[in-house]
Amino acid sequence: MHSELEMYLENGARELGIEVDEKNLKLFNIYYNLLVEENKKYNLTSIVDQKHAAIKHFVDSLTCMLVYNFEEKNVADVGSGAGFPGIPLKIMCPEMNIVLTDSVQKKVCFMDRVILELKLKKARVVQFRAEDMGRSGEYRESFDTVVSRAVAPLNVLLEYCIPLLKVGGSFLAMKGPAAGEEIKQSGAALKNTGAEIYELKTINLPVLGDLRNIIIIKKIGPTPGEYPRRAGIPSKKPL
Ligand SMILES: C[S@@+](CC[C@H](N)C(=O)[O-])C[C@H]1O[C@@H](n2cnc3c(N)ncnc32)[C@H](O)[C@@H]1O
Repeated sequence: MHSELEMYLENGARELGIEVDEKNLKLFNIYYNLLVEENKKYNLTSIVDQKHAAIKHFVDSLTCMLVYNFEEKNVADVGSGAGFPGIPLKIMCPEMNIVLTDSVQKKVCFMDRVILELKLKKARVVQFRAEDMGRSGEYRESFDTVVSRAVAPLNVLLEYCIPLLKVGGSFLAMKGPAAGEEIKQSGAALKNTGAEIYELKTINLPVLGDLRNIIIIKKIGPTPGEYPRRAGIPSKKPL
């Protein structure tokens, strides 16, 4: 017998053309139970009922698979929080290498636990302010792909994420209905970080119908050394 979570996840993903097999349904179940348990200690997410967690967290994360092939890629999830979209993508694309990152220690500890319990290989969690990560020798211009959901307005997010990408890499910014407006505000941030908009993909979430946008951005040249600016500056004074 499938739980409500499994039912919404399996059917919701299928509506998008993504098949979640039995083995992966089990992994999502373990992840969900860890999320609910952790949420009793502090507010990790406001979405914990099975239907909404399945659609708004798991299926929503998987929408990135509609626009990008993650297998074998080096991926970073910036501001991953409780692991979205990175952990669902990792469950479904086991051959990718992923670095999940957040600035908050208890979120980093939670993601570490999820990776351990789900026995996910080629996945690691690091605690960083995105601005500091983008300046570190180890991570700057080292990823094929960066993903990020619900972290900052696009003009700020570009300064967080583009420095992490190799030239030619792709940034997938998961946004709500205001994506078009955010793009209009981001001309300077795109130009200064060496990026351009490649495509805007609009998706309706299965079951709930909520509108989502994935902005696909390409890095077309190296990011000048002055970006990202010091931690806190990009959000205070967006480009
Ligand atoms: C609203 S939560 C979204 C979490 C997750 N991406 C999701 O969609 O459920 C925003 C997350 O971004 C992290 N964050 C915000 N600014 C950041 C920064 N400058 N560097 C790293 N993480 C940041 C926060 O700690 C928080 O976990």
